[in-house]
Amino acid sequence: MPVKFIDYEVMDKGARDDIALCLHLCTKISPIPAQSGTVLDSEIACTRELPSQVAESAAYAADQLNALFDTSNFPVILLELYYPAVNMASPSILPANVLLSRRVQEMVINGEEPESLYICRDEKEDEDVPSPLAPIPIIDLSLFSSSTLSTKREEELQKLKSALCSWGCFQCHMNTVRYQEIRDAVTDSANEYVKIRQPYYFLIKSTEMEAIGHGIPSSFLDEIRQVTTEFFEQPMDEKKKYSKGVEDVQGYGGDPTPEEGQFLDWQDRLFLTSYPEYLRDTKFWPESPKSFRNVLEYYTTKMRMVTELVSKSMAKSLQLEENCFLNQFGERAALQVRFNYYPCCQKPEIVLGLKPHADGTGYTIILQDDVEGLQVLKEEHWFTVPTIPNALLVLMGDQMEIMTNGMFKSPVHRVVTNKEKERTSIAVFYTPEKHKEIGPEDGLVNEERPRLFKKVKDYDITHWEYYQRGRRALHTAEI
Ligand SMILES: O=C(O)CCC(=O)C(=O)O
Ligand SMILES: [Fe+2]
Repeated sequence: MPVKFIDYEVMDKGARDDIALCLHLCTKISPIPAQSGTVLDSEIACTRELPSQVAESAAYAADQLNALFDTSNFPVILLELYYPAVNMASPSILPANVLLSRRVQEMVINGEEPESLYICRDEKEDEDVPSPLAPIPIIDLSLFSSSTLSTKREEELQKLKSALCSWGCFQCHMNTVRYQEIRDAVTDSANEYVKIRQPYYFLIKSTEMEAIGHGIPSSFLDEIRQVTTEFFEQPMDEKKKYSKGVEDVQGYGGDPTPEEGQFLDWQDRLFLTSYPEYLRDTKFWPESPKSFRNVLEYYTTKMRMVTELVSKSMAKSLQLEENCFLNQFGERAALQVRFNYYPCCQKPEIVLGLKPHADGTGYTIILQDDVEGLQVLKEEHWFTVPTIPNALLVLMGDQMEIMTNGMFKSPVHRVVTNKEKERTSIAVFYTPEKHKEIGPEDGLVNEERPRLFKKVKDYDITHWEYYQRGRRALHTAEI
């Protein structure tokens, strides 16, 4: 079969754009850097190093190209034509679903500049004032145990309530001194020592230990951060074993395509439902790094303990019966884990890691690494959430704002990008059980504070529809 070379460089801009458009009409294209002179034809492509989807796209593009050139005697497309078309086409040509079929990490490795759809504001509008650190209260959850002096406990509950009424979030940490004491005691026994060194096999039984802070050993938090970093550091081929379709939610990739006019986030993520177990789709659970699954399994157990402690403490801080929120969430309330990876970005002033949004959850528990990036909006100003080693950030979602009749705020937040440092975070979304109705607690409705919200169910679905349009959904629950 004769091979015809289309010289990309000598074509005029109009023809180049048309070709780029044809190529990108194939939604599954995942551009691959070409070696100069490489020929892509459907036969060679399939049997050599190129994935079949590129060959299919090429065949499809060949059909489209017939409209522009007489391609009948060359069913061969040069990759040289294909790849520069991706890079040099005017940015507006690349639709969101094509960009979302590629990983941001790949773009960074290829040295590509963010396409226009990643640009959230004009360079001229640049916010040049750095965001101050948010003085978000740090709560010691261990103080809520019954063994704590009641005045100390009350003080801490007040601090919790005021944090959630103003910031809509708080950080909780581990009381390291007390943990260290227990650790020293436990490590006396060789057996226990082994368990401590392999924390994900170590289910904490001692009530004393459970009562400490958020109850998760710092060595284990390091471990889950480590497997997250290791996952994203792996070669693309390994990660792509867990790829999601562009429009799917679970798996490795980007968020599903937002509505037209919305910009895209400079991040890749792995999204997994981890509880209830029957909703898990384990084909997306990485087998590499080797400990990933065990670590996530253990983290899920710990998150269940944290949600129980936090839900009860929040109820007590509002003088409500301690199980009231847990009952609203239901036995089968979901835990979904989103491992976020924000690569470095050469245009941090105009590209965001995650667009401004409020969460549609009950609440979200976030473990940051040591790179700042998360910001919360308060009184129209952005504040940076400090990174505190071994602290978890508990951030209210819209459904807690509904259940507390507007007392606890579901804050708008976003993630900014960074030129020099990549960032990872692990966000656990805690959401009421499917089809379960939730609404304002009766104890929080009175003459002074009339009912603000109706009862709703599956609010997270409405939330997502609005999120995709860049809007909040909370007003849909208002009376
Ligand atoms: O990366 C973060 O710190 C926040 C992530 C977040 O807001 C989300 O996943 O909804
Ligand atoms: Fe969020």
